[in-house]
Amino acid sequence: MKHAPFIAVEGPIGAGKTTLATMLAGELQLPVIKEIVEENPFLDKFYQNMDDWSFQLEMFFLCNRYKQLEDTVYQYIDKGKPVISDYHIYKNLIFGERTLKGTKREKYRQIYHVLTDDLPKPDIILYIRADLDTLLERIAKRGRPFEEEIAPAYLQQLIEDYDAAMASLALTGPSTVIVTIDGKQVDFVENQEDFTAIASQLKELMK
Ligand SMILES: Nc1ncnc2c1ncn2[C@@H]1O[C@H](COP(=O)(O)OP(=O)(O)OP(=O)(O)O)[C@@H](O)[C@H]1O
Ligand SMILES: Nc1nc(=O)c2ncn([C@H]3C[C@H](O)[C@@H](CO)O3)c2[nH]1
Repeated sequence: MKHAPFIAVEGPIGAGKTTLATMLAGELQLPVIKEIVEENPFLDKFYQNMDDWSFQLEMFFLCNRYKQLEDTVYQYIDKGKPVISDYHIYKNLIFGERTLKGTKREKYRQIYHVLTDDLPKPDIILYIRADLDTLLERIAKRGRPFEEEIAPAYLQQLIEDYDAAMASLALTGPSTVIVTIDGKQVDFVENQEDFTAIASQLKELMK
């Protein structure tokens, strides 16, 4: 890779993005950018009534991620320093397309493109796939009270949305390397060899 890479870890809710990004940052001595979850004033309201709160929530996520990405560009990308993030800003579109309807969805789509089209996109995406039972188990284990409301059907749709989104990113950005981590075969938390294999693959890609 000619320049210092911008790496993103992606996958549906509870797939293990923050866990893997943090582990890799430690192993490869990289700065890590993490999503801010606890200060989000709309998440619990959204999980109780998605139709009423989706626009506020999606706009909140978009504005926060836009600011975080601007800071990341200034601090790392423009200075040629590698960095790993526990999300790709494209997830705003994945969620927005799922949770918004009608004119709000169209307006949100336009705002997303206006804000993000000229910003750098990750060079490497580590995409963690996991099935519904695994995600439900991990969300329960993490125990965030507001996530008790998450409907399995919503999670299942997101699993499929993520597969479609990664296929679309592979087509529209062929220079982006997408490494798919199959959560059924690979367990980077419980199995040290699995983690080492992912870290080695990433080191190779960064050369
Ligand atoms: N491979 C794994 N095996 C077992 N437990 C895991 C694994 N990966 C993550 N976990 C656990 O699952 C929970 C969710 O992980 P994490 O918070 O990293 O997910 P996430 O994808 O960042 O979630 P979110 O989408 O909400 O940001 C945590 O309790 C974490 O310790
Ligand atoms: N609707 C919606 N849009 C997003 O862009 C988005 N990003 C994350 N999340 C939810 C998943 C976890 O519960 C929690 C932490 O990731 O927040 C989102 N929900």
